[in-house]
Amino acid sequence: MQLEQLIKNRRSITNYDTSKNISFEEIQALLDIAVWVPNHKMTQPWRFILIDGETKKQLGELHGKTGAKAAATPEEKEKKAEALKNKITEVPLWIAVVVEEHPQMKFREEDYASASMVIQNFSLLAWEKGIGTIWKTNALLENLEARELLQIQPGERNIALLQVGYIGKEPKAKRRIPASDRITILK
Ligand SMILES: Cc1cc2nc3c(=O)[nH]c(=O)nc-3n(C[C@H](O)[C@H](O)[C@H](O)COP(=O)(O)O)c2cc1C
Repeated sequence: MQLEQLIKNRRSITNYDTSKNISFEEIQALLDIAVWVPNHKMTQPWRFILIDGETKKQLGELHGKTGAKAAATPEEKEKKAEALKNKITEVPLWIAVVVEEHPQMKFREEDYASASMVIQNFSLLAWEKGIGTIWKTNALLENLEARELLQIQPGERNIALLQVGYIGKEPKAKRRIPASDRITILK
């Protein structure tokens, strides 16, 4: 696919074709390419946690337990917890993108910017292979039990929970404001 088409066609995907299995090896190969981003001081502060199987199930249960806390009745609580759990377990693969938190803000921001580029690279590379992604920033990012389950260390920040799976249904593209409407030329 031409780069322009790839960039424009990529959508955030939440509907997956589960008849095909995601291979860890393929994901690892895509991530190996995705990390070729600009990176000030070459800090390369990221790591990637691939979440499947029993860990995904436990993450789902945690999502259910925490998200359903405020339900009015025990029945509602159970129903909500089950729905929230399924939101996690029905995704073929999750990737937590974890970035070391530099004590200085300048470096933290630079590292976050570079890691975001890695995520975009990965999303485009995956799209080319028929694999969809969506970047999720839900409550699990900062949940202490989730951090423990995912073995995220003190001083590390989970910046993204990426859902990954073969593309099922593609949503319609949301309109982009042309950059040309937002360009100021100063001569
Ligand atoms: C930093 C970041 C965080 C996001 N967090 C969420 C999220 O928590 N939930 C969600 O549904 N989408 C999330 N998205 C995806 C956006 O909603 C999506 O990219 C946007 O609607 C445009 O759709 P498209 O990616 O299909 O073009 C996030 C995207 C970014 C870049």
